[in-house]
Amino acid sequence: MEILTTGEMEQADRLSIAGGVSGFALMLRAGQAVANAAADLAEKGPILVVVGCGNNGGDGFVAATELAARGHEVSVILLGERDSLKGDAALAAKGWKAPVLPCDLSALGSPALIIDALFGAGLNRPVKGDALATIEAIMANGAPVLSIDLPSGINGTTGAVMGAAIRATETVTFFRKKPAHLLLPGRIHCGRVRVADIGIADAVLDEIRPVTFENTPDYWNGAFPAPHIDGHKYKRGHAVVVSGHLTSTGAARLSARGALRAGAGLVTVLSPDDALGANAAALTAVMVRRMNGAAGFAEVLADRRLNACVIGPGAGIGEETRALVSTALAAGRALVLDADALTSFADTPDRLFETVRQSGGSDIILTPHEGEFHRLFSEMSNKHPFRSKLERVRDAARRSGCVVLLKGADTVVASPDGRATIAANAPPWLATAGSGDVLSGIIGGLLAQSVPAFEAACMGVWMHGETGREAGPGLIAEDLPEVLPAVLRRLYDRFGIDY
Ligand SMILES: NC(=O)C1=CN([C@@H]2O[C@H](COP(=O)(O)OP(=O)(O)OC[C@H]3O[C@@H](n4cnc5c(N)ncnc54)[C@H](O)[C@@H]3O)[C@@H](O)[C@H]2O)[C@@H](O)CC1
Ligand SMILES: [K+]
Repeated sequence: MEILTTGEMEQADRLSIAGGVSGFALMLRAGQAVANAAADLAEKGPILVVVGCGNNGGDGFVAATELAARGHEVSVILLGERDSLKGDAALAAKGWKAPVLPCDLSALGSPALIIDALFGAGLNRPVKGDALATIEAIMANGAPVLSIDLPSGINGTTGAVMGAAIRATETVTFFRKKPAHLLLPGRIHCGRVRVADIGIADAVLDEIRPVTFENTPDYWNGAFPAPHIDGHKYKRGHAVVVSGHLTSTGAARLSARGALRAGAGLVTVLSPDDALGANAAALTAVMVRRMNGAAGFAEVLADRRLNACVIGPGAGIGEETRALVSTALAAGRALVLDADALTSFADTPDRLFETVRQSGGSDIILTPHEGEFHRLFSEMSNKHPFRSKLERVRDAARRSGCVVLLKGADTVVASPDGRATIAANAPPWLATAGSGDVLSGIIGGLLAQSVPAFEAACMGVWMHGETGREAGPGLIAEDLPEVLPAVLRRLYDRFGIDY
């Protein structure tokens, strides 16, 4: 599904209105959707609707009117002056025939549900004063909260908390999700997210041309590498994973196993001499081959069948790793650069980006966590608090000429062409030692099967998140490749792939 920034959502509203659906009709449907969600959350008991002066408040008035008509006990308090309501919001307020109570925070009572209609997409500055006190009072009340469009205080486009923000039980948004429903901390404040149809036609998207998507199978199913019934393993590619020296070989093996489980036809761990025995003793289906330094790597890559490389897990930081990266780039291979391969360029990120540019390669993926991202893209790191993760990663992709995947509970993948996805399926226990190594391997395995880099990165992130769910709490990285078949089985079923 597409994700719309608040600016794009405004455009969707405008295009709908231009197409003949009035703004008030949209507001009526929005308010009704909120009333439906409220009735699910509070079958009985008083409902308190806290409204602000914009159209978010207008949605709140419609919901209040609708809920009262259905027999619920509803009261409305307004933060601001009734006279300041304008346009559709003023019209919506007219429908509410009972009194509008002043915003007395000491008298919120014990409602069964609070509907938060203070601010939505129009929040444009940090909350202070009365607004801040109202958000704090709602939170202190302890009743479940249903937020309209966005939890008040959350910036819809960045997901940032603007001073203070509601923590909702559920959020009802309209037409499409906004970045804040998926990016942290916004996602945590939203609770469950419900997307309501308010009569905006999907056709408006042809004009808006969104470039941000939720990372789900529906987004990348067209690129999913289902094996052909008449295929054989050599048609499913050959991924190579570069091993570190004797004391750090496990990461490459984890990665290699991820690549094999993800469906690469063949996977080889390329091992320096000192680690050959350790790797050979620990590998079975994954092959092992001697490879020493950049010259040795170039010899290995003379075989064009070895079509995808993973460099970084346990590789070691320094010139040796930098030379291996340059070799893979010069050889024009689809490439995942992770962990030490990224940190090796911490002092000279431009050297990496320049080598990428010279290689002309388009299937190159960088998979940093926030620390590694900072080392390569210091001007785009999260030390700059006003930039969203989405925009930071998008800028990094443009800057590097690579697909950039910034890990986290809200992993963002961005392509140099501007497309980006946000994932929301990773469980917290996925953040464990070696988990990232498996991710790089899964992506390498998909690249080996000729999945384009952006889709491979998105697919890998989603599969990794699902394997985390499948394995459950207590998982260790070794579990991830082992439960991938169950995740793939479900994907096959979902896509109707049958043999
Ligand atoms: N036709 C449309 O545009 C539709 C809009 N809808 C609703 O309208 C909302 C957007 O409405 P608006 O653009 O009127 O914006 P909001 O209602 O989100 O808020 C705007 C108001 O809040 C004030 N404000 C912003 N930041 C503040 C702060 N930090 N402290 C105090 N006051 C602050 C603004 O000055 C303005 O008065 C959406 O979130 C959605 O709920 C829906 O009714 C669907 C249709
Ligand atoms: K709200």
